[in-house]
Amino acid sequence: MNATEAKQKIETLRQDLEQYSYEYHTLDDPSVSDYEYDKKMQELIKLEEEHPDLKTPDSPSQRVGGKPLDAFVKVQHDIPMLSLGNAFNDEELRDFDRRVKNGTDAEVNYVCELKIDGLAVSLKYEDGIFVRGATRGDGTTGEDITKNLRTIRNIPLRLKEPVTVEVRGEAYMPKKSFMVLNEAKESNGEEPFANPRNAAAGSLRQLDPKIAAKRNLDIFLYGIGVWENDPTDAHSERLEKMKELGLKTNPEWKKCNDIEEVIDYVNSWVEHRADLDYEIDGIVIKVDSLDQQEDLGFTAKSPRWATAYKFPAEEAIT
Ligand SMILES: NC(=O)c1cc2c(N)ncc(C(N)=O)c2s1
Repeated sequence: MNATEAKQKIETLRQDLEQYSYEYHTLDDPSVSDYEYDKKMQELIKLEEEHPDLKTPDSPSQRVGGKPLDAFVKVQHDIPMLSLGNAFNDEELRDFDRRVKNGTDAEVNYVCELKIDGLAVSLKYEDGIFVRGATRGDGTTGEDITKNLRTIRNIPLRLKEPVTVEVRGEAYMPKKSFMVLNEAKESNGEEPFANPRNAAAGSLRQLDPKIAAKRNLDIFLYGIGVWENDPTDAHSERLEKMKELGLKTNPEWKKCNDIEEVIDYVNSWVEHRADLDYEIDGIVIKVDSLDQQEDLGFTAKSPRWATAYKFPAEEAIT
């Protein structure tokens, strides 16, 4: 096989493997067996070894890479990753609604989303290629944990379109993985993690990506930082576009026409949160229109167009 044929074969194998991985991890609906997947991965790895100039960072073969880091590099977020104001009961949600309506004269629609109890991260894509992942840090300065985030199978190394965008989300550890990890830690006489959030944060702060790769972390993407030629006018459209790009968004989000509908959604999840296979610590409520978000702006540390309804702490997973 000459270099041109190898290049074409490598590209075909990569597209197949990316699609299989997306089906398996993000859609939970694999179209091929693990054997078929592994066979194609071995073929890709062999071809890349025979043609090292064709091995690029966005290849599915490059997920768990490199030797341990000595330390994490600090990174500046182009747009700060802010914290959210809180609401603890229905009346405080109505207060939030009143403040929003005072700040805009148009009809207000909200989007409600589950507040994932994990570690907030930023993923940067340039022309569709995953180039950098970082922790939220203090909101302005985070840590570059790209190598660890690359091991999360639900983070595509290449989007379905060559867009330049910075997306934000929550990396988390599913409840089942948390229990298995803690059982292993306890049987090794090690200190177990207190909760899945600490386990996710501890795993992503490992300097050796091979350790992070074994922790079965997952992610939901839910926001946008910088987006060149942003084609959307509403947060709900952004969630749909992110999904089209191959990014994993949480399926439980709901567009609500008024605050009473928001309150019904919140109360339904107070009841059903234990049924989820990941932990949530509340509900995030956002004004849907991006123009209205802009009208409302920010306080020193939080958006005026969003709030987080906080649940009481969940009883520890035993
Ligand atoms: N601090 C923040 O801005 C957010 C934090 C979180 C979180 N932990 N989970 C989900 C969302 C969401 N769907 O918007 C947000 S937004």
